Amino acid sequence: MTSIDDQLKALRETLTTQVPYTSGTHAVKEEDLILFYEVPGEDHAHRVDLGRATEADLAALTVACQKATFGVGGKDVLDESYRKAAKMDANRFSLRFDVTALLNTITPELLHGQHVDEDNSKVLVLRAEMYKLNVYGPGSFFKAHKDTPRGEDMIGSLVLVFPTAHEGGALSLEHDGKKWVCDSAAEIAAAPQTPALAYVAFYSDVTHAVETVRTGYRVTLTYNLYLSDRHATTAGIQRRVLEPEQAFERTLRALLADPTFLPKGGLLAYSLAHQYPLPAVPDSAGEYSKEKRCYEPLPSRLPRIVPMLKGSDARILATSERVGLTTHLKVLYGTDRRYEQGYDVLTDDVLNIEHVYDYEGFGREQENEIIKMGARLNRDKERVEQVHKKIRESDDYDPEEDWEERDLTAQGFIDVHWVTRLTELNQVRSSYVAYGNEPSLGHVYGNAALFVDVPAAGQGVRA
Ligand SMILES: O=C(O)CCC(=O)C(=O)O
Ligand SMILES: [Fe+2]
Repeated sequence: MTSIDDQLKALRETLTTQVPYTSGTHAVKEEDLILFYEVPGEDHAHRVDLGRATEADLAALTVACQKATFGVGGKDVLDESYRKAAKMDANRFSLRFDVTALLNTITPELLHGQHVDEDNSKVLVLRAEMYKLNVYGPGSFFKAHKDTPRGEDMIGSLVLVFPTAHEGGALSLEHDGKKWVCDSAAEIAAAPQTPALAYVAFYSDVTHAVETVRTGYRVTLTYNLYLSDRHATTAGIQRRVLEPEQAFERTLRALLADPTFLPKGGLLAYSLAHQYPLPAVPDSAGEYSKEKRCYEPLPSRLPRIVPMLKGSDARILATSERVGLTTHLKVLYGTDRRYEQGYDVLTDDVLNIEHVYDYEGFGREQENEIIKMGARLNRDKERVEQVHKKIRESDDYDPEEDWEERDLTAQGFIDVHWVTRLTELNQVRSSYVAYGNEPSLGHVYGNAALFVDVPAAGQGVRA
């Protein structure tokens, strides 16, 4: 019997052991295993079903291949004492198998959770580029090597092993003085569903080798794995800008050209059309700074939502930026309308106002606190942006509610045109304790929305 201490130590050790690869089996459809390939000098494709291939089929495939080389000091070298195998370049064969589901499985393993941020939004993705088909007949092997990185962002390799009958040919991996062996033939034989492929994905710095195939043929497909960000666009893809988006851009440009539109500058505001995982209220108002005797705000978390914008929300952003305007995702807090001075405040994050004490009942105290917090959160700005809402263009415009008579811009307020009406889809709630006659719990609501800076007529892009 091992002691509890020993077992706790064992638990601890398993947590700190890093394994530089991930492997398993992948059930596939029968048609996923059908390989079409070129034979030099012929103008029609050959077909082999790798789920049922005979030795003769695989010998014929081998004949269509070339001898496999390997990279030494930037050159491809043929040396059958180091690598004895046949290969076919990816431009000479085709296969229905789709690697997407497998990539989704190996991504969290290889990226150790760095592929998503705290909001569970994707930030990094693995991209797989099909590289080569390899055929290892009897007596074939590939001695220990590391794969040559093809490009700066290449982080590893993925090897698929097809269910062709063979013995031997295990893939051994070595990293940091530790060794592992993946016997794909045995794994395929033990797979819970058939047909199935075996896969092994490993980092580029892992030394690996294919042991000698004793009988049969071991057929593999290799992929290079690249790290890319979710928004990386592929060279050569030209998205066609559809009519509604073109009309949006034309109208936006026409507005900017009109000197009577927001003459002193201001904001165009859009409610978000989709719901997003907005950050919850921060645990604290920030770090308390003894020197400054106030809370230093935590870094704003709203910018993390920006890459997640979709549909028309993403289009507003893209088009506004294409036109040369700056965009912001902000939380809008409306202060109490019962006050003459009622106005709205924009902040870069969800407010934490739990420490607000309100002795007068709901109203003034929160209003002041929102303005103070907003000012602290909007570090890039001297003052908090106080917004005078004009709802002229939204369909529920109510002239009674409009405070246009007062020239709030002159008081340092910013003019806003709401293009789409604010909804509660992206509303956040901050709670606070209100100490009146009886302590009670109050709430302040904010709404995330998109704001686009419009410079004054004749300035910036409007010059
Ligand atoms: O076919 C295999 O199992 C691995 C092949 C390999 O290591 C390579 O092509 O670099
Ligand atoms: Fe390799």
